[in-house]
Amino acid sequence: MTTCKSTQVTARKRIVIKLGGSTLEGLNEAFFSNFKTLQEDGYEIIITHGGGPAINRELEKRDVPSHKINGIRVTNEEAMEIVQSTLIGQVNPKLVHDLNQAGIQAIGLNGFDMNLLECEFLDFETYGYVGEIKKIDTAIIDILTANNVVPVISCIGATETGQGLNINGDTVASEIALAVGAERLLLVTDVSGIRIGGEYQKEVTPEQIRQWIEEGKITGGMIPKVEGAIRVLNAGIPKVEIVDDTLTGTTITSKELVK
Ligand SMILES: Nc1ncnc2c1ncn2[C@@H]1O[C@H](COP(=O)(O)OP(=O)(O)O)[C@@H](O)[C@H]1O
Ligand SMILES: CC(=O)N[C@@H](CCC(=O)OP(=O)(O)O)C(=O)O
Repeated sequence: MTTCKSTQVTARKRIVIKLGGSTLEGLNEAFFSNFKTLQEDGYEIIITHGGGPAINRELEKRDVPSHKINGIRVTNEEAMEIVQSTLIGQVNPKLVHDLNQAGIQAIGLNGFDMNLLECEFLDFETYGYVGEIKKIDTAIIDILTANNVVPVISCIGATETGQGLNINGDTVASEIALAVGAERLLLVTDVSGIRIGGEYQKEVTPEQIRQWIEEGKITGGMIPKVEGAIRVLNAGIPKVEIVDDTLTGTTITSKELVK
């Protein structure tokens, strides 16, 4: 993937926070107050989000079957229209509204806006209308964060010809974190981090993660999170956190480098 950065040079600390679809329906006071503390600590915040449960509901309503392979939704043409309209038309404005109501200036974006997420098909035969990010143009993010506005990015990418493609929310979060040179990546989800043998783990390494995937102890929606985390760590971002909406959970640190 190549990254287009605007000429603006910023010395400010950046944090990317990804909100999983399962958390979006009940963000609590603690979340908003943690959010404001991060802003007061000098972080420029960039939000990305998923919307899996809302998408599932819409697909069910219209009797469109869908399934996932390792956390990635196989998306046919009909499902694609539903995914795009649900994320851009429902989930994104609801989240932007909630943030604005909490006194946080926020604006909604998707991959079409100023060529934010340029994609190609990941593997049409296997996944259908799922995108692989080829280029991120951070210009709109720079403009907004320079003006203390929080970009809220939904995980819809666009091909050069203007076809919308579905991208997993965790993948968008990690690629955006890399493109904006984030200091921290927080993946907020419905569990308090990685749970192994019934216990939430406080700190883990990429090597442990690889082993747990092989052993079938990390599955489903946790897989794109940890895979994105490893990519981000390998690129030099020191830690990735998988947390619940009180920001409690697992820290993944790069104590050793994984290829
Ligand atoms: N080892 C694990 N520890 C914690 N959660 C796991 C693990 N393996 C699989 N999961 C699943 O991953 C889910 C989180 O992923 P997902 O449902 O995609 O959330 P989100 O919508 O926040 O992206 C958890 O609810 C849990 O069911
Ligand atoms: C390709 C792919 O898997 N897209 C995801 C996009 C939404 C998402 O990632 O939502 P969560 O963050 O709530 O899981 C999907 O269709 O469910």
